Amino acid sequence: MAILVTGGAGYIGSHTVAELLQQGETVVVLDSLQKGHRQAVAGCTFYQGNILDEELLHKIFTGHGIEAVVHFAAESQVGESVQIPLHYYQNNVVGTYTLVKSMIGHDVKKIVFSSTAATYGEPKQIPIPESSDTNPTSPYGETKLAIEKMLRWCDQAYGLKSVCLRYFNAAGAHPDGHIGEDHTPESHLIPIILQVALGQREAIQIFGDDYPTADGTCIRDYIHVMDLANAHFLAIEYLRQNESSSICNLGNGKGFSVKEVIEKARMITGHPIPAVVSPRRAGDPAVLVASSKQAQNELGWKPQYGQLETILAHAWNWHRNHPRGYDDK
Ligand SMILES: NC(=O)c1ccc[n+]([C@@H]2O[C@H](COP(=O)([O-])OP(=O)(O)OC[C@H]3O[C@@H](n4cnc5c(N)ncnc54)[C@H](O)[C@@H]3O)[C@@H](O)[C@H]2O)c1
Ligand SMILES: O=c1ccn([C@@H]2O[C@H](COP(=O)(O)OP(=O)(O)O[C@H]3O[C@H](CO)[C@H](O)[C@H](O)[C@H]3O)[C@@H](O)[C@H]2O)c(=O)[nH]1
Repeated sequence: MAILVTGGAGYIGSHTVAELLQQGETVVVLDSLQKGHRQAVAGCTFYQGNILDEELLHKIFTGHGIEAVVHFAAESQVGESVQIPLHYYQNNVVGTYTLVKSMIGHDVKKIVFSSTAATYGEPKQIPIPESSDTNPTSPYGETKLAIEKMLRWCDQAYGLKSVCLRYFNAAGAHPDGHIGEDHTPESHLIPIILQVALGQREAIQIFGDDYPTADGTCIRDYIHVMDLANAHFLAIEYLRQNESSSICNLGNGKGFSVKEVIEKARMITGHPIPAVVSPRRAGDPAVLVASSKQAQNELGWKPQYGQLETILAHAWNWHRNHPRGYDDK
């Protein structure tokens, strides 16, 4: 039996494919390559195509013994989603609807879904447990929450079992340096800081220093991409062993401000990394820190690379050796 990974050529998807292969799983990847990189995937069957393509899904589900789906394929930029919400509903919600309909039609009843801390909106409680209110502040978060709810109803109606993993801030790269983060355009804090260290940008812009935090900048919970990858393997194991669905946060439970991340990156890269304060970015909550007790208790998940220094060092190793990302290959 094989695991279908949608979006497997993307950042988190490619690291998860590497982890699944390492665990001895057989993997089939479906990725449109709108954002992903063919070079990021090796050692498995690869289909270039869209999750909205029903015929292609039928071909994959009938051509391979697919046991479970790990579903990353999505658009995922908070700011962009505010500008083009319908595209987000089409790609994320209609895309997942098409995928899930095909799964049920082919009797595939296990799915691990990439959800996000953006489902919470402005949290009332830190660290955030899964039982917190969900009031997304962006269309992106809304689409992910709509999918979570769709999956819950599909469990009730069709017995489709799901694990929805609400990632906090994915960062870092594979420790052996062969894959890493390569988004165009890049919007995430850590790769942008490292682009400054590489001389590709003049300075890092700090989006707001008037938040109600100790140094005025936003606090996030950065989680190593390989710890996320391992959680997907554990989620599949959970679905193999349990006849139930679950929703789990994935974070380290420790928050770092934008200024603290920049300071640690200065230490690791040895570069002064100039910073300039800019206006706030729309839709950014002040503090997002996870309680990941549920993932630890239900999935047996234990992050291996919990130190921000390690996350930054692995990211720096990737960016230094691939200053133009996969185009360097
Ligand atoms: N990066 C983060 O910090 C973060 C945090 C929370 C949740 N997530 C979620 O995790 C998932 C992966 O994020 P990422 O950072 O690796 O993003 P990414 O853009 O690197 O990867 C997404 C992949 O999906 C593919 N894709 C997009 N739409 C598709 C479609 N319709 N059909 C087939 N392939 C399609 C893209 O080509 C890309 O390779 C996303 O669902 C995202 O919403 C990411
Ligand atoms: O150039 C930059 C880029 C980011 N930031 C700040 O750095 C923090 C982290 O920003 P990222 O863009 O790296 O990450 P986000 O927290 O905005 O978003 C990430 O986490 C979210 C959940 O919290 C979503 O899941 C989303 O997909 C994922 O990218 C934010 O306070 C942001 O304002 C800057 O100051 N300057």
